[in-house]
Amino acid sequence: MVDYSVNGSVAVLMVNNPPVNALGHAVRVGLKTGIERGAKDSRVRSIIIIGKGQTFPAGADIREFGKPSKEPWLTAVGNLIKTCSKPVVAAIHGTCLGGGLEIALFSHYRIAVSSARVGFPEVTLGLLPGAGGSQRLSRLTGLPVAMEMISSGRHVPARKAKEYGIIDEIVSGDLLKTALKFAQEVQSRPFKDRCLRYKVVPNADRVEEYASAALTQVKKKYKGFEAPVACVQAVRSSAELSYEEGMKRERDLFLQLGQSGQAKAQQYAFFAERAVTKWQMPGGSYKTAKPLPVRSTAVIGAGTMGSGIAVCLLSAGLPVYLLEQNEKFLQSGVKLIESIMAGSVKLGKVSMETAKRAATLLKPTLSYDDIKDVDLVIEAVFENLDIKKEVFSKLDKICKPSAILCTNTSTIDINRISSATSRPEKVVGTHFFAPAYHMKLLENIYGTKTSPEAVATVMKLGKTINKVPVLVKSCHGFLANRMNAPFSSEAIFLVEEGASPQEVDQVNEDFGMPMGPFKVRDLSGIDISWRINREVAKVLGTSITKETRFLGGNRYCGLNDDFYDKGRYGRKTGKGWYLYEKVGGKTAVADPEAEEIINSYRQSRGIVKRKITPQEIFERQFYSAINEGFRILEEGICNMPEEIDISWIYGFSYPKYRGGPMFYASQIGLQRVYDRICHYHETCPYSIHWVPNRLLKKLAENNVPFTQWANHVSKSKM
Ligand SMILES: CC/C=C\CC(=O)SCCNC(=O)CCNC(=O)[C@H](O)C(C)(C)COP(=O)(O)OP(=O)(O)OC[C@H]1O[C@@H](n2cnc3c(N)ncnc32)[C@H](O)[C@@H]1OP(=O)(O)O
Repeated sequence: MVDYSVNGSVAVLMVNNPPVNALGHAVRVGLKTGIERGAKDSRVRSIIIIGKGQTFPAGADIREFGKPSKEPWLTAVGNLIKTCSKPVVAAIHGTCLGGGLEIALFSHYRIAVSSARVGFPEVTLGLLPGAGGSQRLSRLTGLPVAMEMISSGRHVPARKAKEYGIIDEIVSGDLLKTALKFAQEVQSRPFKDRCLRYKVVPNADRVEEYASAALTQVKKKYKGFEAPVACVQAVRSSAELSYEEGMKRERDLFLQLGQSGQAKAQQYAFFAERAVTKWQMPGGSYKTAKPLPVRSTAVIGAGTMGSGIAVCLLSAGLPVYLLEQNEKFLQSGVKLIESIMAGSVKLGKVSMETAKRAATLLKPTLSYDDIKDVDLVIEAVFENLDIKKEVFSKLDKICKPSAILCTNTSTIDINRISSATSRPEKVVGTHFFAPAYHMKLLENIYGTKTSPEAVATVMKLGKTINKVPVLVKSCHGFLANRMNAPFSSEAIFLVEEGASPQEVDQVNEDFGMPMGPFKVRDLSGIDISWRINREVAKVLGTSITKETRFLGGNRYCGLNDDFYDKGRYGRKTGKGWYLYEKVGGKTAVADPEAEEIINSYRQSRGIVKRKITPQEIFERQFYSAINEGFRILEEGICNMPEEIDISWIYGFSYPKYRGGPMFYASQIGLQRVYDRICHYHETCPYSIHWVPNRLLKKLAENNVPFTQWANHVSKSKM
């Protein structure tokens, strides 16, 4: 795991643990042995630590977390480096992260290639640097930078790291050769004072000021997360305590976080995010299917979604034809794209260069002829089957045979859309979440005839445009919206029965959702849900009236319709479930007029308002969604619970520190979840979503551990 060799007077410790040279037990043993050997080796006057393959160690081996830790610990290896009688040089390329950066900071010198990145991403795993990183980094960079770097987990590019004082030299050419030269040069220099432990923390007397600014920031930016606060506290201790006491403080905080549910959930989410890249479908998988090259694209429809999707493609450097049916709609889409880009530049999310390039890559057009040669088309027109079929029939006639034809439908079965073409194998769903340029989930959907090649292409596209792609099998509503349906229906039913929108939103926000369901409705537009309900009714061959209490055999609540009738569409009209400071305002306050609408709705239907507890609000929304999640698994719409959890984290901003609804269910205990679902099935009889799922029942009865749920998923689609 660590190869020892001697080149002239320099010992080279080459870490060899692909893919990311994680500092697992064997690597730690190898480093310890290597340093001890180098120290004793009479030929050797300096030592290099370097990574083989793509990177310097990118951190501790996360798979070892939660298992009994085996010596030597990282701190012990680091102390050996620090106290070595010969200078140690860390030669960095790739990603020098977490434990990797700890090793580098224990070393006496750090050189790096310009493409390298360094950072302490432990916070993203619910932890903090646990081998003294919080104590050493602040001695190098000062408190504000250390607090920001460690609490954000940001990867810092090598040049910036040099400015911060983390890297001594940026080098070019062959890293090992340059490192050998560097290591020879430092042999004649005194190096004991290079040990960071003896440095003083710059401006330590201003620690209170820095810590309070950092805490205010992290509490706002990472609301609900425990680790960022602990990161600031650990760095703070480097200025307030002696080195030894600071190390102990860091250790205590590390152990505290390590035992928290948040760390467990965040580490689960780390691996879940990687698991979903290993997609499978009938006839193919990530291993067997090759993506087609995507060098040019088109987006059909320049509305909010189409323009947002175009921004994603343009930001990744892809040329985009933006196609609309008339000049007015086209120009409004172009304006929207320009304003999104300008906003992103202002927020520092996109560089000025990227925005300028995007402007040259955008090709607005009214003609289908212009898109005949593009590699990939994304349709983003109105959510109506007839309109979509018309678009796909045109695309089928005009686009080159190899083109991949994608639809941004949020609910419609892909098979119904692809039936309008002569090439259903090229048709695939690419469902973006609003706002498309911001939300990271890309729900890719395959129909019965979609080819693995088409799927491979959109899975790769997702990565290219910096999204998290999750593959699901087509059905009405797919994964995310199918689970969201009971979640959001229950929110309205709860208000119908007696809760206020504020109470429901509060429960959701206390749990960690960034916005409650009524604030979300006001944001997305009450007129939109009104229209969607009418579309659903149309598909079911019925219509919605004031008397409608059931739709498709399911309970229906007309409260949304009453708000619509009063012209209260949400933020866009300055009032909806809440009142806003102005049309398009963002500050939601409770509105007596809204309360009046709700009260008269209840009265007109003879509903006697009852007090509803926060626990009931929580269970009715989340447990109904979880029940649907098991149905989705049972039907083989997705392959594993990780796909559901990642969809919620990146599609609905579900708090990552809770892992996702399925992981959360496993933590509560499936038997309890199942029992509560049975309870609501009895007490809320008119909603199909409360019929207790059989797979959930089976897993609960057999006490099947979370890691084995996937083995019980329907294999019918494989
Ligand atoms: C006392 C405690 C001391 C230290 C604490 C720590 O060091 S905590 C760990 C800190 N490090 C990290 O959090 C880095 C995590 N990894 C990454 O961010 C990315 O993997 C990385 C290094 C930027 C590379 O990204 P890339 O997109 O190239 O690869 P990918 O993420 O798909 O990873 C490839 C496979 O490697 C596995 N993996 C990555 N990092 C670790 C790790 N630290 N431990 C164990 N395994 C790791 C990852 O799961 C992938 O595996 P696969 O089976 O192929 O899905």
